[in-house]
Amino acid sequence: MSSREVRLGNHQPVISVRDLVVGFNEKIVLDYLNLDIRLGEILGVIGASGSGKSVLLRAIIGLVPKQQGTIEMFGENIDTLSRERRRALERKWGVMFQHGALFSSLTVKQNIQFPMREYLDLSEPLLEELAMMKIEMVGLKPEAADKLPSELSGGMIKRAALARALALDPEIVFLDEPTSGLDPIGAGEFDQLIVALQKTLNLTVMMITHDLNSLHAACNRVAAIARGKVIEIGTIEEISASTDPWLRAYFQGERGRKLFGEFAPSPTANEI
Ligand SMILES: Nc1ncnc2c1ncn2[C@@H]1O[C@H](COP(=O)(O)OP(=O)(O)OP(=O)(O)O)[C@@H](O)[C@H]1O
Repeated sequence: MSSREVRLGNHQPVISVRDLVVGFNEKIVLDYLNLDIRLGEILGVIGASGSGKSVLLRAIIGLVPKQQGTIEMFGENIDTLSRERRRALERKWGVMFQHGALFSSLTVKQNIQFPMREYLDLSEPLLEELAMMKIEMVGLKPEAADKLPSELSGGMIKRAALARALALDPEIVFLDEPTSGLDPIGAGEFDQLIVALQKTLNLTVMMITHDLNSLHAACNRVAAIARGKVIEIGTIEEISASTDPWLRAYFQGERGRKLFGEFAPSPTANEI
């Protein structure tokens, strides 16, 4: 067991993924992958395009079938749960999919109320009050409530999608590239929002991102996926010191050097 794995043992994992294998037809995407997500952390997940980051997220929440492996959430193996326990567990997480994935024919308020109607038995006035609370929580104006997604800017769509992910007061939030498509200022504000909500609501967050700024601004730890596995996991300082060629290129590229210059390893004599 490596020193990092030993250290993980001191932190309570909310999600434990063990020997996860996921593939499509002949193609194996996740190949005996192991990952622990700790209580109260914001874990960034990075990896090349097509490395399986979204597949991992979807496998954890049961949207793609796994061929092998176990996934535990809150100490419970999700494969062995009764239907009732499974539904109770589903209420404990919220997902913000890539590009928001809002229902285009529903208003922002109706989008937020959608999971509430599915999982909770609430009166209309309470549904109204709760949806407006979520809208305020993510920094949208009350006027946004009755707008359709097509009437929103990119940044507002992200916030509305986050509000929907928070609809059931989840303990875990999965974010798939939350800042993609936002300008740097909008992305920075969204990172701050995620950090503020994580602290206020005691969330555990798994955030897939390509955004180096987000890793720096929001994530407590980062997991790097390659060749179907988590090849490195740790703080940004630890990850950016990795000798893995993809990670070196990632952190030592022009954008990486600007942000992580102080952590990036300098080339060794025989590499110069
Ligand atoms: N439903 C599916 N059927 C077949 N192949 C799939 C399916 N979902 C994902 N894949 C394949 O699995 C691989 C990993 O996809 P995934 O979307 O997880 O990558 P990613 O790391 O999230 O990439 P990106 O950063 O570009 O979003 C890709 O080769 C993709 O084509």
